Formats: sequence, C-alpha cells, structure tokens
Amino acid sequence: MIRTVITGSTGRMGSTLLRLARDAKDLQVVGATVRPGSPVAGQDAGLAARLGAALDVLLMDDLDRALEFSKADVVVDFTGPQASLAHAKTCAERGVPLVVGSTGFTEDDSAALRVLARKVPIVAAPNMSVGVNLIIGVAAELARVLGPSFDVEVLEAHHRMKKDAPSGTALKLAEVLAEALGRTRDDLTFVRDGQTGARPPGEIGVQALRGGDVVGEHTVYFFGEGERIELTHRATNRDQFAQGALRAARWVARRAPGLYDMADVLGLQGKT
Ligand SMILES: NC(=O)C1=CN([C@@H]2O[C@H](COP(=O)(O)OP(=O)(O)OC[C@H]3O[C@@H](n4cnc5c(N)ncnc54)[C@H](OP(=O)(O)O)[C@@H]3O)[C@@H](O)[C@H]2O)C=CC1
Ligand SMILES: O=C(O)C1=N[C@H](C(=O)O)C[C@H](O)C1
Repeated sequence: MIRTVITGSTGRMGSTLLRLARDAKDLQVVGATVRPGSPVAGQDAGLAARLGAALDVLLMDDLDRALEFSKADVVVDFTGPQASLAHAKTCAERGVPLVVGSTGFTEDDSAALRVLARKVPIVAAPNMSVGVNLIIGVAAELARVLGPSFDVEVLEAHHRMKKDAPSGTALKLAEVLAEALGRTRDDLTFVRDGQTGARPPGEIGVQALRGGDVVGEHTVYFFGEGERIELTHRATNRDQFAQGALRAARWVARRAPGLYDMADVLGLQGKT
C-alpha cells in the first residue's frame, strides 16, 4: 500500500486526486493539505473536498506537520508554482518522493526544482494525461518529417479560472517542436499585435484562449502550401490528469533521487 499525501486537496485537481486515490486499492490517502490559514483546516478531507463521504483524514495547512504524522511514501502536488516549490523543499528535507503537476514555473523555479531533486525523486510534468504525453512525441516526429517548409503554431484553450498563460502543456509542445526543428526558445512568439510584417521563417506561435469551463485543449498546426495538418488533444474532465499523477506517484515512490517527467513514468522515447 502506497501512503499518499495530497496537497491543494480542495482544489480542482486536488479534489479529483482525493476521489480517485480513495478508490484505488494500492493507495492509502494518509494526509491532505490546504492553503496555510485556510478556514477548512481541521475538517474531514472527504467532506471539505466535496466528495460527500468522510475520508477519515483531517485537512492540515502545513505539509511538514502532515508528513511528520503520516509517514507518507509520496506527495502529490497540484497547487501552484510557489507552493509547489515550498512543498518540494519540505519533501527534500524529509526525503519523501514528490509528484508535481503545477505549471507557471519560471526558469529559476525549474532550476531550484532540479537542485532539490538531487535529494529526492521528483516527477514534474505540465500535463500528466497519457494522451498528451503521446502527442508530444508525435508532434516532434511530425515536425522532423515535415521540416522547415511548414509553419508551426500551438493553440491552447482553458477555463476562465486558469492563472497562467500560455499553459505549461503548450510551452512543452512549443519547446519540443523548436528542438525538432533546430530552433530555440527565442523563435517562440506569444504576442502578435499591430503591423507585424510577414511571418518570419522559423517562428513558432503560441496562443492561449480562456473562457468557460474548458478543461484543457491543445492543438498543434502544421501550415503547409496546399495542405494543413492539425494534431489536437481535448480533455473533457480532469480524471486523466489525476490518473496519470497517481501512476507517477506509484512509479516515483521507489525511485532514486532525480528529476523525472511523464516520459520516464510511461517509458516513452526509449526511457525505461
Ligand atoms: N500536470 C497536469 O496534468 C495538470 C496541471 N495543472 C496545474 O495544477 C495547478 C492547480 O490547478 P487547479 O487544481 O485547477 O487549481 P486550483 O486553484 O483549483 O487548486 C489549487 C489548490 O491549491 C491550494 N493551495 C494554494 N497554495 C497552497 C499551499 N501553500 N498549500 C496547500 N494548498 C495550497 C489552493 O487553495 P485556495 O483554494 O485557498 O487558493 C487550491 O485549493 C495549476 O498550476 C495547473 O496549471 C492542472 C491540471 C492538470
Ligand atoms: O490549469 C489547468 O486546468 C491545466 N493546466 C495544465 C497546463 O497548464 O498545461 C494542464 C492541463 O491542460 C490543465
């Protein structure tokens, strides 16, 4: 049984994780945290996360204390970049493996996560659905085969409550496309406004739509002469993200320290 602590447990992802982990036969939820000072601290996690059933785990607003009492094997964190970094520091100090799904990290944040991963195994991925991680590889292969004569663009759409843009998934797609085409992050364009002039060759546009309750949609466009290829992933609920995260939790709980991604967890691209 893998003893699991879930942070951000009353959020959109946290409550999804609680529901799916509660029903998993090989996982035991031994802790659930909320934002420090949250008024729901002390309440039953199941009830507070709108699961409708008591989970016999009381919400805590301090991960270090939750780990002290829970003897967790793994922490699963979908909170936000700054909270995730703080949680990674706590997990590194306590030697507890971590799964990080948060997005919106700066380059410095990512560097700090790499340093912390020297002490503890961390799986970090902007999208934990199997489907998206498969199309990341397909998109790179399409770019390699189609070559520089195709103009490549990334479009994403998310719910109105999303705090960061573009999505971490769109950034990951753009980065692997740039690498496949021998380009750099400097070739990524996020804003087109005013007299932009003709599209520079080699540019990769990344655009974000926000509205309603869109769970997460990503399309890679390959615009050619006389033809256009579109590669799209649409999530219709958050279960696939959460199932991927729990799969990562099972995987990382027994790993050596290091920074891993979902390609490692899924054994993609020759990774075992
Ligand atoms: N990798 C993937 O597959 C996916 C990644 N994401 C990413 O996950 C993150 C969360 O998304 P989502 O669930 O929609 O966001 P929510 O805002 O719904 O959930 C975040 C939760 O974390 C809580 N929180 C904030 N700070 C802390 C803290 N220090 N300690 C404990 N809890 C804290 C928030 O509390 P409060 O409500 O008080 O603010 C909130 O309940 C985002 O970065 C998003 O991009 C989302 C889906 C899939
Ligand atoms: O905030 C969300 O909801 C999501 N964020 C992730 C991202 O930024 O890529 C993953 C997923 O698309 C949902």
